[in-house]
Amino acid sequence: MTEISRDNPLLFFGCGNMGRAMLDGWIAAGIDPAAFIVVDPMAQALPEGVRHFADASMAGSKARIALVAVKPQVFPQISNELTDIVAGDAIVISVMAGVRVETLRSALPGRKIVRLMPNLAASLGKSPLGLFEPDGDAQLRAGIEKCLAPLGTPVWINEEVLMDAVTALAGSGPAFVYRFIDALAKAGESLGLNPAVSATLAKATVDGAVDLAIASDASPEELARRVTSPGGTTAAGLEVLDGGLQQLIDATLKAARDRGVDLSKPIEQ
Ligand SMILES: NC(=O)C1=CN([C@@H]2O[C@H](COP(=O)(O)OP(=O)(O)OC[C@H]3O[C@@H](n4cnc5c(N)ncnc54)[C@H](OP(=O)(O)O)[C@@H]3O)[C@@H](O)[C@H]2O)C=CC1
Ligand SMILES: O=C(O)[C@@H]1CCC=N1
Repeated sequence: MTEISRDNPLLFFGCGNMGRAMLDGWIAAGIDPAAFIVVDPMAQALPEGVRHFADASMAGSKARIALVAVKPQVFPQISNELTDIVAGDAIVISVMAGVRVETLRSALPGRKIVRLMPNLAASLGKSPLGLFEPDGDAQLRAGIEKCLAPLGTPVWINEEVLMDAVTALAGSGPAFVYRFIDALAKAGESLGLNPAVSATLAKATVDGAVDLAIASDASPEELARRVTSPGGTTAAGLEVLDGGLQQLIDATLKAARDRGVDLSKPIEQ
């Protein structure tokens, strides 16, 4: 059921920023565009061959595998539409932040529910893929991993409550990194660099540093040590950064995690 094809298409319910990143990742990996059906009133300029319906009632046959990628706040209003277009024994993958398996199960009785927390790098096949399914179903897990393989790296999470932490770190994380890149660029500007030059240097620095961190056996801490000459420029900078960065990131992830917890309680949104 997890082998998507023209005859067993994956239904996207919602295809905005996140859904589209996944669709692009799959298609870039060579999956037939006809293996996807998109239900979304807004989705535009979809890749040729993807079947698109503005409304669930137009989608026709019931999907055996579906990906729910609407906003969590919208889910209570769309769950009836969704129930109507997924088969009774379908696999339903939800990327919605906060929305619990229990909520999904009560809206979609009988379906196999998998929660996934990806990020926008799915379009490049470089997304972390935080996964949770409640039954420890080895066959389902293997099928899901195979299906998602073109999008990034799967990591199964054993306790659902930790999906909110995964969301904060891996789902929201790219936005935090982009802020860091911007902060580097703005700080370079404030030291007199031309804005375009500073932005280019900031992106290239982060790009190279990340590639090195991934390629190297050394930890990020050790790599930072190798950059730092005793009594040199990096040591002077780290003295400032280390005075507040960890606290700031702790508070950032906690705020994002707590919002995920809020989103799991629809009535209190
Ligand atoms: N953006 C990200 O980086 C990440 C997002 N997520 C999760 O992905 C989900 C989607 O987020 P994101 O892509 O950013 O949001 P978007 O608003 O970009 O996408 C949601 C899409 O769903 C559409 N939609 C709304 N109602 C319906 C309906 N009844 N039937 C079909 N489609 C509908 C929206 O259309 P319209 O605009 O008309 O409402 C929109 O195109 C969220 O639950 C979020 O938590 C998870 C990880 C990362
Ligand atoms: O901001 C959000 O709520 C979603 C979930 C993770 C990234 N974007």
